[in-house]
Amino acid sequence: MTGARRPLRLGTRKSLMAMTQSQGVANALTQHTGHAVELVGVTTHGDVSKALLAQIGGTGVFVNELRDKLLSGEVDFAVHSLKDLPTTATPGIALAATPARDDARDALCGPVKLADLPHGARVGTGSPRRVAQLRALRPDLDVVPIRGNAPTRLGKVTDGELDAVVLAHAGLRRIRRLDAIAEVFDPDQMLPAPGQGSLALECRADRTDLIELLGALDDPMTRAAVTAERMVLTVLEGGCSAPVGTYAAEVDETLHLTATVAAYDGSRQIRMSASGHPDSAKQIGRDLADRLLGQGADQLMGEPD
Ligand SMILES: NCc1[nH]cc(CCC(=O)O)c1CC(=O)O
Repeated sequence: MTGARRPLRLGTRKSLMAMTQSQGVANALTQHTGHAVELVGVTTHGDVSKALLAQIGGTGVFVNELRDKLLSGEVDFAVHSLKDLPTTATPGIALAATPARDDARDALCGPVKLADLPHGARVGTGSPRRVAQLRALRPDLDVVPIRGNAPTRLGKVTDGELDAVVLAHAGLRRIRRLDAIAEVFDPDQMLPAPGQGSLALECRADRTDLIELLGALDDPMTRAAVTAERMVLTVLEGGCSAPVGTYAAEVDETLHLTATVAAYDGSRQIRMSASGHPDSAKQIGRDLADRLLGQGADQLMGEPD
């Protein structure tokens, strides 16, 4: 095509968090490639359903509509939170880039740190992974399932319905609510969701031009880390609602991966680590998942009552 180029259409969810992260990607892409980018807001099933996420199955509820719009050509590429992507590949869709990761950790939001919450305090989270790890840390807490976007969840603390909520640090930063954090959980206490804190840029697999263009934003260290993390989830056959926590990071060209599978009631937790060359990210993840299964991880993966 010659003459003025059409702006690239970036499909995004419409929440403040999604719009902020998508605008950040749009700005970075324009800066790196000179292409203008225009945001196209899309409502997904995950945004409209009132059911608890764990009940509607979790996997894919935030991404399927965006992928449909990629396949139909209504948008050129889409930005997702990587942790919301199902582990199974979708035919015709390519993961074109994983930009440099934000803080991957979870954060306790409320007036006091975890150790200072009173016995029986009400802590909200909709994620079985967070429920299981919170119960393992503080079995006396009353962990309450909640959903809604991050501002809604934070509102339940402000209005006194809950004593605290657990949210991703990266999301809180994007909505400019780091002020709500009482404590950031070290991965030793609570392992994040596979891919937490990183973004996924997807486009149609046949758009090789775009795959190359978007590749300008890819961060190989992030890609290796999230590849290993997601492989653990793939082998354990869990979606974003599985009680599986992982964290991988590269130090001196070695990729270190830690993963946990925790019983929903907090009664049992298996936690193991592995490391290797970043080029072997998939294999590191696969081997670690196999070792977790060898320790009985599948017995801890059952649906909560
Ligand atoms: N499941 C919703 C979701 N998807 C991505 C984020 C935050 C950003 C991230 O984890 O990358 C959140 C909210 C949360 O878990 O607190």
